[in-house]
Amino acid sequence: MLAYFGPQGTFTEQAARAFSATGDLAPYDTVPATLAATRRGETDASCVPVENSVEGAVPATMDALTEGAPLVAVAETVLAVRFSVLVRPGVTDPKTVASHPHALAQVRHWLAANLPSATAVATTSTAAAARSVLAGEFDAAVSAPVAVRHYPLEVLADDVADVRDAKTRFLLLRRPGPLPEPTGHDRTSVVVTATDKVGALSELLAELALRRINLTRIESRPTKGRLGEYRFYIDLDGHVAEPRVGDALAALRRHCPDTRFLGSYPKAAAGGARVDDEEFVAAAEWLASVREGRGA
Ligand SMILES: O=C(O)C(=O)Cc1ccccc1
Repeated sequence: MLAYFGPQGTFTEQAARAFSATGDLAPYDTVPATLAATRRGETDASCVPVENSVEGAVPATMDALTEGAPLVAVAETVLAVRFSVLVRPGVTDPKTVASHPHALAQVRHWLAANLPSATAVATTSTAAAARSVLAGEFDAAVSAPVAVRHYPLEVLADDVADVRDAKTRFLLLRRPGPLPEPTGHDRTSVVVTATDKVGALSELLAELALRRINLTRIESRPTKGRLGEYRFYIDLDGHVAEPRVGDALAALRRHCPDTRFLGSYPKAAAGGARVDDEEFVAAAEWLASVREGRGA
């Protein structure tokens, strides 16, 4: 059973279908509730959104990944997101438009130009907005086009995004267990807390640069402890099973004892320069032979 950030008709449900061979899916209303179901063993895995090409990180996911028992990503998928405005049959001049904050942010200009007198209201998800419209709480929802299959609403407008070709990346997370095999086109995700001292972040990043590891993303979130104390969410090219990446993660862990490993998994789209790992593998073998007394 795969938990997803629902209810039915969310973008995340579409992403979850890409991960599930059986279609055995269970919706949960929030990202923390989705992950909690997998943590307590009610579901085998969770599908949640992690970032969008226009709006950036999904803070609820970042926080939920570090608060609570560890989960690790075993796969990712990227979906193109298109938005429709849905209304109850007959409604032509909505006064309230509801959606997930990420969706509202991506249709802001369209709303200002086309529904200038409508007030935007945030809901937990795009499909929750559709459900509230059906219940008469709001007049319109900005939802995934598939939402009309689940909720008897009408399409007032299609393809309303301000930026064409927006993409959202989703992760499939499980309780810690055997890691996916390296494919040569993998991504590793890790969370570190930099101490409050000169050069702390640059020391961490230097560990990656020294090993010619490509950083694909870095985001910060407050630890919610002291003001000015942050967690850094780092994505990098490579798999922890590769000596180069393993070495770098061990170095990050030396700098930061509460480093959390968030997984090594195949990248949705093969991209970025492929780094030649040969020297690192050869060096690791050399070290092993020295340690085992086989000389060098
Ligand atoms: O609310 C949804 O449908 C989600 O899956 C979250 C989301 C919202 C906006 C863009 C991409 C994903």
